[in-house]
Amino acid sequence: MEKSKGKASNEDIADGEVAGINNGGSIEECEPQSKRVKLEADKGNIADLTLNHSYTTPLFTEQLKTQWSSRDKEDYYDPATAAKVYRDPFQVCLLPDLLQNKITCRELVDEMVQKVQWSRKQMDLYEFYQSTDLSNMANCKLLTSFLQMLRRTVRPWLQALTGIKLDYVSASCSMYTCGDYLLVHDDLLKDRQIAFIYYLSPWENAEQWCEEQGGCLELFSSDERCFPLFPVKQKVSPKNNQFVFFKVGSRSFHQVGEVTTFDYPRLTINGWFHGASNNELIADVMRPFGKLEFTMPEKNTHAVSVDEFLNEVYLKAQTKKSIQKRIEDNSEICLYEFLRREIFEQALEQLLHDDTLKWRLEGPANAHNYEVLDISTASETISRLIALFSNAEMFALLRDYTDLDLAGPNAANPTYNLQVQRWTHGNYTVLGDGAICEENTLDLLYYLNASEGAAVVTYLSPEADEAHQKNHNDESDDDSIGYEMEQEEDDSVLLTITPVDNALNIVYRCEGTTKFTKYVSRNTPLERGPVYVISCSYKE
Ligand SMILES: O=C(O)CCC(=O)C(=O)O
Ligand SMILES: [Fe+2]
Repeated sequence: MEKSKGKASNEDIADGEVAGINNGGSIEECEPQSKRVKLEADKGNIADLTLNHSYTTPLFTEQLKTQWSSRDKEDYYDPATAAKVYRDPFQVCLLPDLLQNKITCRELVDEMVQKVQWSRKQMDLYEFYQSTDLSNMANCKLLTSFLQMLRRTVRPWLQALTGIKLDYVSASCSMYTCGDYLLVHDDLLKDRQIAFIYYLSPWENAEQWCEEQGGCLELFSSDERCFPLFPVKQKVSPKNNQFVFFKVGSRSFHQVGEVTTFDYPRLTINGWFHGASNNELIADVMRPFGKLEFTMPEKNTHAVSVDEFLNEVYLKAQTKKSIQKRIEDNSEICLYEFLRREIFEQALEQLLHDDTLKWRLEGPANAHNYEVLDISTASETISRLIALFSNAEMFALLRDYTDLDLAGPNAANPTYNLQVQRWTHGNYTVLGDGAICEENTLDLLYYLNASEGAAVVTYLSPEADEAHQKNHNDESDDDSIGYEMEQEEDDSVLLTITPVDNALNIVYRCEGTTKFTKYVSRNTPLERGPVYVISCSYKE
């Protein structure tokens, strides 16, 4: 595959920390906490960013502080304010009615709609709209003042509450429309100490979202190696004027569930309170994702032959030559109607209706979420198809297609990996160690019951992953990330596979290339059932 320039990040979703450092210095520390931020809004009204008085009383602060540091396993609920602290799977604090004056929520949303410049964020991990950092929004007076309020009032308050030193704030606006999501992640990057989300939904009868509308903040527990576990443990629905925060750590796994309503966008002002570096924590929880296991080809004992299964056109010497030329030039090819029609139809029938096939969910949730066939339960056409793709004869055919040493006297130790995958709504894989190929690899992707938008595989250049790693580990601040990512995302995409029934996609990928299968949104039509993929990789 051609290398293209570019990089991408699936981690640093929004960091305007440079601006935050510059503006969040000592002057603000000296300002009285009780200062009320008021300003002239465009309409000539006075916008009021005063915090709910109940939250700033010494009594409440003391109570919440006790609860925050308590080892109590029970959730905490304060009837006076309706504030909550969830303990499980990790501690999260919910403060409803953050601003004293709810009119301000409408004004904030007006400004978001009228003045904020949104950019579409699309990668393995997410799809939503994001603004630049609030510190960079000179024309958005109210949002700028909101940031000031976070810096001057909330930061010292949170610092006192949690006992964590908080130096500065970074924040941006996010908008999730129907079908948008942010998959499992921990926020653990650089010096993020406390993550916060302020929810805005000031519309009549929509102030509190119900679960059917999607868009919940969803929390995961984790195993002893700090891998997140299915299923979701706790959900927080969007609620107008609610402020939510949690301590960022090696177990703070969360996601934004897909928004399923077309009625309203999910709007938030969200970001982090920054302090000490997380480097030690990050080093402690290096979590390499499992790698695929490769095995030797099966000997020709299963009485499956390519002659019997394949569309005969793909066995002709002339076709093989053209395929080889195309792969040499483009590193990929799609062979339509690859198997004989009746074989394809029998296989599909069995995949859809054979209850003896056993499927298991592939985790961990921060790496992938899709089902894999337990190959020992395969029978009839499916087991013969598996045999076909694992067979020495297939290795020889692929040698003819690619000129790779997968068979013949020069083939030292050819190996393969095979998975039969089942894809439905909510399934995905994300970039990570397991997805990077360490050696040149030949990938085959064969689709059954294909449907537009489901099980779409994207291949990315090695630079994409380097950038990903960099953003994970590098201490240096890079405030350009928020603005340039769009371009970088596009540049790093080498190839996107469009699923087509009975089509075999062959992709030769170089060392370092990485890939992911895009999240299948609920908007993807799957009336005919899930999409099946026979996914194989071969190495010389
Ligand atoms: O919007 C939310 O509820 C969470 C957002 C989030 O996790 C993030 O932006 O990192
Ligand atoms: Fe997050």
